[in-house]
Amino acid sequence: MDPASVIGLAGAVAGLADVIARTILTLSDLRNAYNQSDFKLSALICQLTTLKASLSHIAEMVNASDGNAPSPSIQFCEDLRVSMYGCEAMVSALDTRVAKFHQNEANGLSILGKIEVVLDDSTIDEYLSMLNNQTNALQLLLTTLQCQTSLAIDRKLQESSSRRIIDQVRDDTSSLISLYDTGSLASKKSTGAQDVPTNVPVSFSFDSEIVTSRVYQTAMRYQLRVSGNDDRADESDIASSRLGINRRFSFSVHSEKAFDPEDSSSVKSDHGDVNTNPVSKITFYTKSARRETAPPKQFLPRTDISTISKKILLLGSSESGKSTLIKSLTCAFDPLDEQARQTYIEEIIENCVETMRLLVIETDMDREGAGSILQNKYRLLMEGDNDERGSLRMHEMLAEAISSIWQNPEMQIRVENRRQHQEMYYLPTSSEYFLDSVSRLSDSNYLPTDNDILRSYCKTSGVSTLEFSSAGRSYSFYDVGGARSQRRKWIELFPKADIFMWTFDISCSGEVSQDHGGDSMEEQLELWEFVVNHHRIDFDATFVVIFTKIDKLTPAVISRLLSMEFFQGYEKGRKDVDMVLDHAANRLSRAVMSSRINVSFGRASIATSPTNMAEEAMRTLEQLDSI
Ligand SMILES: Nc1nc2c(ncn2[C@@H]2O[C@H](COP(=O)(O)OP(=O)(O)OP(=O)(O)O)[C@@H](O)[C@H]2O)c(=O)[nH]1
Ligand SMILES: [Mg+2]
Repeated sequence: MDPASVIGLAGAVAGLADVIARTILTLSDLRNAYNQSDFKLSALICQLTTLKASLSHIAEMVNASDGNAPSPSIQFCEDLRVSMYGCEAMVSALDTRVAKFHQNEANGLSILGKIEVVLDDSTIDEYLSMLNNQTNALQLLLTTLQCQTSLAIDRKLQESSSRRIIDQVRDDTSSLISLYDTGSLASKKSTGAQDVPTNVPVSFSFDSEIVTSRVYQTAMRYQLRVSGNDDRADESDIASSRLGINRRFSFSVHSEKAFDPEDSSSVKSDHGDVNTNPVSKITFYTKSARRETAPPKQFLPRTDISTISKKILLLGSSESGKSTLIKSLTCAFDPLDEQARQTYIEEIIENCVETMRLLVIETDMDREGAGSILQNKYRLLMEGDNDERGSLRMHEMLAEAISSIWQNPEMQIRVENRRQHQEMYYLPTSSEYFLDSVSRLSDSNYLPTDNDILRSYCKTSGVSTLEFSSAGRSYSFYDVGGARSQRRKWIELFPKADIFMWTFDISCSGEVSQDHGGDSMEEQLELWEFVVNHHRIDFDATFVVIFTKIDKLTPAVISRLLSMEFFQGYEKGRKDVDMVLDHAANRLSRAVMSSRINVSFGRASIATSPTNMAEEAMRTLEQLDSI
């Protein structure tokens, strides 16, 4: 293991063990003073003791590992990081709560009263469940440390049951931070006083509403196998990635920003630099992660925009095309220069390599093809250094390995099977596009094309903004993340938007949701119903739905779509794309209960041209009466 991680781990475990010991002591005192044996309090103490033992065990094993022990993989380190951060967050939160017992000593509450105030039954239940999940994660990591090789460690961690355990911890941490003990954790975890601005809506009253919604309750968690880990992200980015925001295909993260269009500082991009092309009269607030290399440009004074700007909030499920629309608008109004294109290289290469990795894991090609000439290539791909995979240029040997695996006839058969039958595993939308382009991507002079940029996927966290003027009107597009953890912010933003633009992926029926493991289309429909009928949208609202990924509406995909309940009553023989979209539009409109909500529809495909999505979105917008 990387020495820095070991030192950090040892320190973290020691600190945590102290806090846990203190918490156990206070709880034990309370239990004794309570004079009755309170079962839940005892259970809490017991769980904390187990967690403390697991932590010590992990620290011992890592510290004691001699030179012959397998070096834990990137995956192990990442999972350990997630787990440790989760432990720290949870223990800090619990400690803060328990400390209130002492604070309340003067207010005359009985012991029982204090327990009820500080740790009511349901809170104890939540902590018990989180402690249990944390202990499971640490036990899993301990088990993997018994493995003989780092490949075996990786395999164990990549099993879906392992992913479920780590993801659960990540989720708990994310919920804990945003829902429960935000104040205490923000101050404890903050990497600097400035990284949590006071106007950032870290915790919202609606969170529990979302979390308990049908979408989440019915959805099954999908087991992601690899987590993103961008050490180059700035401190606030690291804070967000620690919350579980930075996952597979989340190669860059944005710090959280309040959605407050009245406040110019809050709508600027994370680093605050903006570029403007005076010729096209378009003002862009560029994305944070790529901005280091882009020169700062001049921009229109904020007042020019704010007085007349229409605020458009982009909504839709993850990977439905929200950020792609932003990129398409960029292509249409302010084409990227060479320097800006270069900033996408790393993300694109990472998309390609991680896709191949995912495919090998999901198809079990490496396990079943033991002894084949591809074994070395699998090893190179799966065990390769993370720096190598994410580096600015794709290593020649890695490119060759990816090409060979991709072109292997058995792999092609399995991919074709998935295409035809939608085997239940997640693959990013542009997998095939990038895998078909490996030789081009690995060229030493590679410069991403518009298509490459539009095809790459980087999960959005936080809010990024694009402002521009077109045909005498000004627009501010707000791009928020559609992943489960990101949706918590939406409702808070509802009242601020003039128009809701919903990117609706029409091609995703039968696809596995990256977030939940359920059917992406089902999830998307439930999300639509939930949002358009949300009580916070109690004003005259305009929704513009853009059906995305029209190019993926192959006959097989249409058949799958027509077999859904959503298409009940629709004549199955009518496979014409226009008719299918009309029906879908009709059904989506009918799901809206309120007569105060107006819905318009458009459609787009990046396969038509990089600017098609922008043109279609703008055309649909300009047709609205309210514009
Ligand atoms: N084939 C095809 N792919 C598309 C089309 N539109 C978007 N995509 C792809 O779908 C993926 C969508 O990615 P994003 O636009 O980043 O998704 P998002 O909605 O912003 O997702 P989150 O940030 O997670 O909420 C990308 O890989 C795009 O290239 C389309 O019309 N056709
Ligand atoms: Mg996005």
